[in-house]
Amino acid sequence: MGITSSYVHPQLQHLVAKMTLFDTFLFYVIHFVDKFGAWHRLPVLIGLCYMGIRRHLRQRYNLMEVGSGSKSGSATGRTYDTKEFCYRTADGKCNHPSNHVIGSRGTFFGRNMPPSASNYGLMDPHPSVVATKLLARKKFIDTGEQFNMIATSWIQFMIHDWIDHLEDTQQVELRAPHEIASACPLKSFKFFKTKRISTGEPDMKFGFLNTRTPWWDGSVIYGNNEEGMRRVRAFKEGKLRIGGDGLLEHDEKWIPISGDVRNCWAGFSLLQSLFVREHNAVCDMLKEHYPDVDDEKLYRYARLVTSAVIAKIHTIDWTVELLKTDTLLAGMRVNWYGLLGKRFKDLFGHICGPVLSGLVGLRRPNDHGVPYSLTEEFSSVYKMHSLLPDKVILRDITNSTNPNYEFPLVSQEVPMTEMTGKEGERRMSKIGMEQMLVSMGHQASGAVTLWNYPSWMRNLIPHDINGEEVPDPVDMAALEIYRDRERGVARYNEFRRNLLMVPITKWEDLTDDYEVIEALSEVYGEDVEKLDLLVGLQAEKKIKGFAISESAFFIFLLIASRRLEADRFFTTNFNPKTYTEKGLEWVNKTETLKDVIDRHFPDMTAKWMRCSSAFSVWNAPPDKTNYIPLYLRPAT
Ligand code: HEM
Repeated sequence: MGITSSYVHPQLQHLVAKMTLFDTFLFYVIHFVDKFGAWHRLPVLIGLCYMGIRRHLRQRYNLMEVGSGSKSGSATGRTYDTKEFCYRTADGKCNHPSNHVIGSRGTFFGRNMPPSASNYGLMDPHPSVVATKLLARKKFIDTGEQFNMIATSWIQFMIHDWIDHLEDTQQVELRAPHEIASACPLKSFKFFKTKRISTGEPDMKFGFLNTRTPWWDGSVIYGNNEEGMRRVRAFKEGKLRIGGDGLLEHDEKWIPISGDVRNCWAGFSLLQSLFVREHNAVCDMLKEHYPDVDDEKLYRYARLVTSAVIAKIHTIDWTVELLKTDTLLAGMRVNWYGLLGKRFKDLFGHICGPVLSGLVGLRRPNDHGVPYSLTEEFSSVYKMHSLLPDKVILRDITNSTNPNYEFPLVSQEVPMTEMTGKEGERRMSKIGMEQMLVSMGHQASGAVTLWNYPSWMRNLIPHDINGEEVPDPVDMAALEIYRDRERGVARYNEFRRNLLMVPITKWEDLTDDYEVIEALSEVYGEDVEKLDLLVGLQAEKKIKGFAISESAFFIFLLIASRRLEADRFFTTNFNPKTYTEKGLEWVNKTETLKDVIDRHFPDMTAKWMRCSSAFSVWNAPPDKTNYIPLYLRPAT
């Protein structure tokens, strides 16, 4: 049953026409709460209800399949014997219970909303003008104590697990207009277009392919295909290759041997090596308990366990630090454990459905009728390169004898440009894993806000999928504006409408900062519809505790649940038979990144970490409550 109302913007009528009466009621509740901006000040449980309503509507209206009839879409999939494939395959095939292709490498990005209906061109306004006047870093702005460089590297580590757009062989050149050319490190730069693939569908004529496996399957360390997987495996006792110093092994050209080496830097490869160690430790544990299991099976079990540990850390540790509020902590723990909490789930298992027992361990995966993929909008809201600083601040960890936390002194500052690619790898091997972890732990990341896009990324030499430098440097800030437009991602206001959020009507609705309002007017005039998504997300007033905007958050929320709920290995097959008894125990006992670091460097965190989460700045005072609301805390 549909509704009509003058309150609903014309662009939303297609969506509203499909709504049931119940959805319509929820729609108005959301608009009411949004308009008065009060929800986040309400207590945790009301916040949770609000998030639940949001998620319900999103699952019905914000999931779209792209290319269902094309050869890179779900149409080519076939049924298969799920019992035969009770492990994560090299290219992500055989996860969906009845279609072997869904979610595999080389399938379409989905969408959370239709491609943009706006008629603004690719150059309106010129991406280099937007980059120079609104994004370019003036002075480094950090996140204070909330988020450190481990957290920043972590999200890159996750992006390289999930998404990457296939490029065309055709190049585009962007030339900075004369008025701003002197402020651009590159007056012009070339890059490859994103490859457009025809879908054969009338509504969505083209789409783009994901060259990584979108499942949460650890492909960042295991690779995205058979060849990649063979490169990283030791083929002994299930293990992965690792260097003698505990860091990644390198080939003769100093390119790291790991699942994904595109655009890598030292912080990113540090996390890869930490989780290779974790994988190998799982293998040792399994070998001890199941001595007869062969190399292949040990590898498969250890991959399942390590991927689940990564997913759990992201859900209940990283996300909570990014969106530091009680509501989110509760929400993310509910995603994993359910409202009844960990203790109940440990005792009785998953017996009460997704709300009470969580998404993990559901009897069947649920894709809400739309084959699983990650989406264009998801890629757009995660473009958070402003998190990156200009330099890495190294700490001296050799001179302490104090058994309690001691502040490590600064020993050296290294420009980020010297920490990327092969040069970064060489430096890392001298620095070593412990010093790098302590240094990154003590360094705050950049804030996701305007005028904080790293200058060094405006003249960046990217690395291709083989870890080799590409010949042409790019201005990443301008390129990212171009990418969203090229891929038909809605601009800010259209994006908000499609998420059932109230659009802005004037710049003052977005921010109170007069300097920002002036700059927005200079670039976009008074046309708020023209505002690019990336700029809007960075300019938006943030909810207290959130390191990102509320508009981005709703895509996060939807996709965070979907990554767990749609995956057979987090639902039907999240059991001792698939993971082994001891493997599942390993996942259940690991809660945070600190647990993993402690496992491999038993004394390090005691000495150098004062805060509660490995993702907040390590000299920050511990969170007294450890950020767990009373009713979710296990009884002592
Ligand atoms: C030294 C660190 C990093 C380097 C050198 C780097 C470089 C790059 C490059 C060259 C691209 C491709 C640009 C294009 O052609 O469109 C890219 C894409 C991307 N990066 Fe980074 N990046 C780094 C860290 C990060 C971090 C910390 C994030 C945080 C969220 C991030 C998120 C993304 C996302 C979401 C994409 C788009 C992927 C896609 O959908 O194709 N990157 N990065």
